[in-house]
Formats: sequence, structure tokens, C-alpha cells
Amino acid sequence: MTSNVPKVLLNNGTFMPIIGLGTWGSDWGLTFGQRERGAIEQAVKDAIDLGYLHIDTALVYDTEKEVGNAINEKIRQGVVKREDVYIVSKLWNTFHRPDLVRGALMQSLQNLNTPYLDLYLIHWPLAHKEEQGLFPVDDKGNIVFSFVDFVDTWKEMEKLVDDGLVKSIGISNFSKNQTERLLANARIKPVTNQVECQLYLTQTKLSEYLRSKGITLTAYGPLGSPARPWLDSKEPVLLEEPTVLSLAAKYNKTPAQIALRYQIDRGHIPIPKSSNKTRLAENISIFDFQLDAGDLEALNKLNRNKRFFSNDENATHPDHPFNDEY
Ligand SMILES: NC(=O)C1=CN([C@@H]2O[C@H](COP(=O)(O)OP(=O)(O)OC[C@H]3O[C@@H](n4cnc5c(N)ncnc54)[C@H](OP(=O)(O)O)[C@@H]3O)[C@@H](O)[C@H]2O)C=CC1
Ligand SMILES: O=C1CO[C@H](CO)[C@@H](O)[C@@H]1O
Repeated sequence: MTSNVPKVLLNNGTFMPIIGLGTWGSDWGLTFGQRERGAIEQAVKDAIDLGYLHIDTALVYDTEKEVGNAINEKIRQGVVKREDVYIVSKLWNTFHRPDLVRGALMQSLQNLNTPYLDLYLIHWPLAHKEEQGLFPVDDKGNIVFSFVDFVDTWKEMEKLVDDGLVKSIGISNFSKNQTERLLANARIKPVTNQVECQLYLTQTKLSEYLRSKGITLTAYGPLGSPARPWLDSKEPVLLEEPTVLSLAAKYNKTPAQIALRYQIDRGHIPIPKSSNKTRLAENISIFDFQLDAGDLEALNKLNRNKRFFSNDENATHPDHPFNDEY
């Protein structure tokens, strides 16, 4: 398979394609089963045809089966081989207890119909009550917490690498302090921290910290997640920012391409989601230009530390990552 997507060298000697396809169907939020089935499967097939070789999913997205069907179909068609595709999935909060980690991974492998993952992430640093479904709630509708130490979870993640079930492991939504504590106790370093990163939340400090530790930053919601179910129509729209529009005109690119190139030029790995073939093609056509230093600085100035994924329902959990400065 030929693809013009560059790859990033990770701290364990493996390579990750520098842009990935997001597959969180933001259209159905936390209530599964209400979306049109098949859209993600078609998107992944289109994406592979267009040269995407990195697909991001998670057990909790309920898209693993569609992702797996699409990849396996493209393997059957001879478009790609398994080793060409970089598959990322995530351990959900209800499976942090060490005895549950391997079973959760096996469920993901079965859903994806693949013998191994390229990368497995701890989805959030905080745990939820085990064995009561994916969203355990009390009679008031509040999420029920669990207090498993993520270091204990990590030790099980390391064993998955030892056993060849996952090539790399990483973290998601970890703050600097949490990453620091993990590193102090880890035998295998995380290759990435997947966090929200977009023009209103540029993550300057976390990005610098992660770089100093040899950990990449994977940028989720890089387009500002415009289809999130909790969208507030009064909020400014990232892709309509005057700075973004004027740079789009200057470089003869679209606002989305500017937002994505901003991540690439900062050494991040963006994972935009699209189920539309034209936009999929647009989002990957960002390797024929570069933002100059002044323009990067102008984009940095759009930062307002605005999280679209504030995770407020977990704010009282002791491992809630966003009580830390970054
Ligand atoms: N680790 C974590 O906790 C999290 C991880 N993620 C991951 O990150 C991925 C990306 O984040 P996500 O929240 O989906 O948000 P994104 O910022 O990627 O935005 C996706 C939305 O933008 C639209 N879009 C895509 N391309 C364009 C374009 N060129 N111009 C205009 N609009 C466009 C899409 O619509 P359309 O499909 O119609 O093109 C979709 O509605 C997720 O899918 C998921 O895989 C996301 C949230 C949290
Ligand atoms: O990846 C994600 C997608 O959205 C979810 C919310 O609905 C998040 O909890 C999660 O981190």
C-alpha cells in the first residue's frame, strides 16, 4: 500500500502514521444504538483507499466491529496487509481492575477480528465501578466510581506487550502529574498521551512536558469536535475563526486543513473523524505545505484553555485529570 502519510518514530522503536482516523460517532453520545449502522465501516474503507493507515477506536465507542470489518475487507481485497494498518483501541474505565484488563483487550481483539493491536491506551486515568456495564450509575443517575490505582492497571498493560497481544501501550487524558507518577513506576514507557488538543486548547505546557519525556501527543478533537452532542450553539466555532479563515486563504487550503497542519507542525498526531469521503480526502491532504513560524504563533494565540471534553461528571473523582493545571 502506498500512502503519502509520514510516520513518527516512537520511544520503543516502532512507527505510527502521523495522522489517524477518529471513529467516535459523536452523533450518538453516550446512548448507544441510536445511530445509523455502517457509516463508520464505510468511512474506514474510504479512508484506507485514500491512504489513511492509522485508525483510532475504543471499546466504549461501539465502533470496533465496524472498524474490524472494514480493515479485514481491505485486507481481503489486497489493498493493505494487516501490518500496514496501525490500529489503536482503549481500555474503558470499568476495566481498570488488574484482573479485568486482559479480558477487556480480548473483547476488543474479538470485535476488531485481529490478533493484536498496534497500540492500546488507558482511556482515562480514573476508574468506574466494575461489572455493572459500561456506564454504572446510582439511583440518582451519577456515575459510580472505583478507586483502582492506574499504576496497577499499567502493570497489566505491560504484560499485554510481553505476550505480544499489543505492540505498544499508552495513556489518554492523563495530566502531567499523572504521567509523571506513571513514569516513575513503569517498566514500559507509554508511547503517547492522547489528549484533547485544538486551537482553543493548545496544550503548550503538556506538549513540551511530553516531548521532554519522549512521549508523543496524539491530538483528539482537532477540529473542535463540532458534532459533539453537548455543543453550545453560542460558543465560537473554531473552523470559523478569522485567523483560521485568513490563513486558509493565504495557503489556499481549507480551515480544517489549517487546523490539522497546526498539529503536524507542532509534532502532534491529529486523529480527525469524518464519515464523508470528500472531507476524509481533505483532511489527509496536508502534506504539501507547512505553516510558517509567524502563522503558527498567530494560531497559538487562539488558545483560551477551552475544553470541549471537560469530563465534569467525573470532577469529584480523585484521579480526575483536569483538576491539575495541565
Ligand atoms: N481519548 C479520548 O478521550 C477521546 C478520543 N477521541 C478520538 O478523537 C477523534 C476525533 O475527535 P472528534 O470528537 O471526533 O472531533 P473532530 O475534531 O475530529 O471533529 C469531527 C467532526 O468534524 C467534522 N469534520 C470532519 N472533517 C471536516 C472538515 N474537513 N471540515 C469540516 N468539518 C469536518 C465531522 O463531520 P463529518 O463526519 O460529517 O465529516 C465530525 O462531525 C474521535 O473520533 C475519537 O476517535 C475523541 C474524544 C475523546
Ligand atoms: O473518547 C471519548 C469520546 O467521548 C466520550 C464522551 O461521550 C468520552 O468519555 C471519551 O473520552
